Amino acid sequence: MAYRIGTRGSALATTQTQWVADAMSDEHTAFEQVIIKTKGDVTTGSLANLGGTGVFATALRQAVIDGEVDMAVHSLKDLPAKQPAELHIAAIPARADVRDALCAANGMTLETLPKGAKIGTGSPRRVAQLLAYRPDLEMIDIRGNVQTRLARVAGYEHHHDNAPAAAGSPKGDLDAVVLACAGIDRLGMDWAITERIDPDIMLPAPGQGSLAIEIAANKTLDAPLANALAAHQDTGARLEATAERALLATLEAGCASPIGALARFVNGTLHLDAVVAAMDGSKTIRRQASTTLDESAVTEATSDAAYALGVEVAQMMIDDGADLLPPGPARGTR
Ligand SMILES: NCc1[nH]cc(CCC(=O)O)c1CC(=O)O
Repeated sequence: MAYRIGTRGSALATTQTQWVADAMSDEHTAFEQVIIKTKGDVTTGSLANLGGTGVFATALRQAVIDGEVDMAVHSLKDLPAKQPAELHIAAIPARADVRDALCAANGMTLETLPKGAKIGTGSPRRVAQLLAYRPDLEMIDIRGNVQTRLARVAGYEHHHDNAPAAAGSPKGDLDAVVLACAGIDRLGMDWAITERIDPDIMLPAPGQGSLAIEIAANKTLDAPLANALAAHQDTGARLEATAERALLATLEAGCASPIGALARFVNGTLHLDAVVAAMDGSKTIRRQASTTLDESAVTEATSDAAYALGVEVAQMMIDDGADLLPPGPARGTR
């Protein structure tokens, strides 16, 4: 029996999906990846013009709904907070490093970057939190896959042994770029990271570092598939994702500013830390709360408690004026 796993075609997406396919395959059951071309992959314009959130996932999700593939692997943070009725997140495997990565020239860190250093990122969340910490930095809006972005860092070409940067995009013109640690680590390019940014300075995007295995909601799972999915469900990652996405869903309803959120499930306690920030870094609203769960499993009770924690922290932030902060650009790159 062979199951088909849909994936985007980027190096990161195929690396992630192959990891899932290899992990789920055994001597009786094979999982193979099928690359689905998405609008986000074929368009070079600014993501904001494509309708923002979810653009990377749309074609892939359609392939799942149409039964062209049995499931899809996504980066969880690329999925909109509101889950479509046709699709179900069947499993969230163990989470990678949740932090953002500073990838700077000459081994520089947030402490040692010179005044006015040029930092590339396309993420309003990263811009806002970096400016809150270092208002002197010059933020440059950049696009493209992980390799293309890393190629913007001065001196990068001396290390570069992976896929070449996209033709025509500038190279070596920035002091640093900020990316997710998870993606760089999965690509085996961790040498490019000069600082794993402490979440006290920068909270990641909701879901960052987690993969989501999505299936059609009406699909009847046969036993080998149900077993493989259950075996790759990580309790902590699932509860953390539930809290972070509940916060995102609650805030998105009324607040257009960049959002960071990080939940951690440790010894039966789920802790959620979140921020909403003005794009220029002039104001941040940051709140946290915890809840003790009765058991360390993904059950209706623990899922509901995780969701309630996300709503609670979001409500605290709205009470503090999160909805009054000036809006950032349309959210698309988190
Ligand atoms: N928006 C693109 C995207 N989606 C997931 C990741 C990284 C992997 C992850 O966070 O799981 C990235 C690149 C980045 O932000 O550096």
